[in-house]
Amino acid sequence: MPQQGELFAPPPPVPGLRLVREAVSEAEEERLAALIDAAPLAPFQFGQWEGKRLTVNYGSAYDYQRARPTEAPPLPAWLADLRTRLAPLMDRAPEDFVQGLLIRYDPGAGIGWHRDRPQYGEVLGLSLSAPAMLRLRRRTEAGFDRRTVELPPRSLYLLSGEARHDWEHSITPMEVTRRSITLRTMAGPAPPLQRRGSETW
Ligand SMILES: O=C(O)CCC(=O)C(=O)O
Ligand SMILES: [Fe+2]
Repeated sequence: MPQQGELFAPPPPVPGLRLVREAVSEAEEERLAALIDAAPLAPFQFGQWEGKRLTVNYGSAYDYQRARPTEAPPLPAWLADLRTRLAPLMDRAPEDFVQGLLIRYDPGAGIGWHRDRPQYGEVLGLSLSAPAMLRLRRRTEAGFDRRTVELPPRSLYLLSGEARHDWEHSITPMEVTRRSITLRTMAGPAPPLQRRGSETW
């Protein structure tokens, strides 16, 4: 059974960040790991720079040369099916999550500080195979506000509101292989500024 909120017994470390533990069973985790490994993974490419993590995009991919999202193969049936089970755990509508990203982080791979591209909206992440440290930071006048959240294997996280828009995130380089499945909505029109971060958790 998914368990919600335990780690973040209120308030969450960053408004808009939610975590559901045991979002999938161990058997499902094994099945998803095999599906990720069987997907056409390729080293993440940023211009000339090649990242250590292996990725594949569905539904939409980001074209860094043109600085805009571009088409990608449709979500495979297993991923569309997973989306219908995961999105409701965060009270979200599955069909809004039109982008799928599979990642395998082999030892030494992580992801550096970034905010997801503004063309994308909310971010759902399923963390598999090994515990990971999700770090968050936000620039303040005095320096950086920082938080670190442990993502247990099989946990699902949501980046929305302030956590999505005002904070950067990164994953510490892994010592053992971790896999993740990220689902994203496309951004709607920019919300009025005063509504930012006013979501309820
Ligand atoms: O692996 C993860 O859970 C995070 C991936 C991520 O932040 C991204 O691809 O934008
Ligand atoms: Fe990200």
